[in-house]
Amino acid sequence: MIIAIDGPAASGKGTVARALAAHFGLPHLDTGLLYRAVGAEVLARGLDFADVPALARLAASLDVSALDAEALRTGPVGEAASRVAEIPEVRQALVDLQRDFARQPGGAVLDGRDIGTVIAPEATVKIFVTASPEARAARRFAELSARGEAVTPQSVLDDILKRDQRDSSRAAAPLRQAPDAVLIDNTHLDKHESIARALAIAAARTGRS
Ligand SMILES: Nc1ncnc2c1ncn2[C@@H]1O[C@H](COP(=O)(O)OP(=O)(O)O)[C@@H](O)[C@H]1O
Ligand SMILES: Nc1ccn([C@@H]2O[C@H](COP(=O)(O)OP(=O)(O)O)[C@@H](O)[C@H]2O)c(=O)n1
Repeated sequence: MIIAIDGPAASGKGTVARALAAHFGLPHLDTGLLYRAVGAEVLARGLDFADVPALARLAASLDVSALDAEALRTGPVGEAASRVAEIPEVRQALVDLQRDFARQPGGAVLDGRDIGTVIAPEATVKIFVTASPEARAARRFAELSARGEAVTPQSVLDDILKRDQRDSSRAAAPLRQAPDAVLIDNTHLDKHESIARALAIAAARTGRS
């Protein structure tokens, strides 16, 4: 059973994906971390975002077992991730490992932008998680400021709007709700309500509760 969770920045995809994975006893892959890892390396090595062959090589040589989620969840790395994610050669280098993860025996939960549309269009359960930009920015502001990042509510909102715009308008695997995905708008839902909604959708699609 493949469960695909997509949605814009800081919508609560990871929260829903982790809860579904724990509930059904499935492995979970946060695919945003793959793009974040490539983006972080571009920043660390001072590479040019226009150097497509170098960025594609980085993506192809990514060591997925060594991803440091904590270090990758910063504002600048999110921005760099969305810039490398526009490059078709970078996306292509990351496709096989995501598909292999999705198709492992027993199934898996993946969250990202293109899971239900490109990586696993055959997924049994597809959920598109969203919330208003203001709600998402408030949650991300709380997260980043608690980690000591020098951000303001306005700077986080500006960054999220810019990243959403780039992710939705790119030619390669843009952020889009799959036609057969169920929408959860959690602007006015707390985490528990959002997870309960996702569990109900998964139960209806799979017959498993
Ligand atoms: N429904 C919700 N209501 C309030 N806060 C939420 C909700 N869902 C997630 N959060 C919080 O918002 C932040 C972003 O959630 P996360 O699941 O990491 O989003 P994403 O994976 O889409 O970036 C986290 O701090 C998380 O605890
Ligand atoms: N499947 C995916 C996952 C992430 N991404 C890119 O990676 C960036 C970071 O993704 P993320 O899921 O970690 O970002 P947040 O929603 O957690 O802020 C996004 O802005 C996208 O540009 C993508 O293109 N495709």
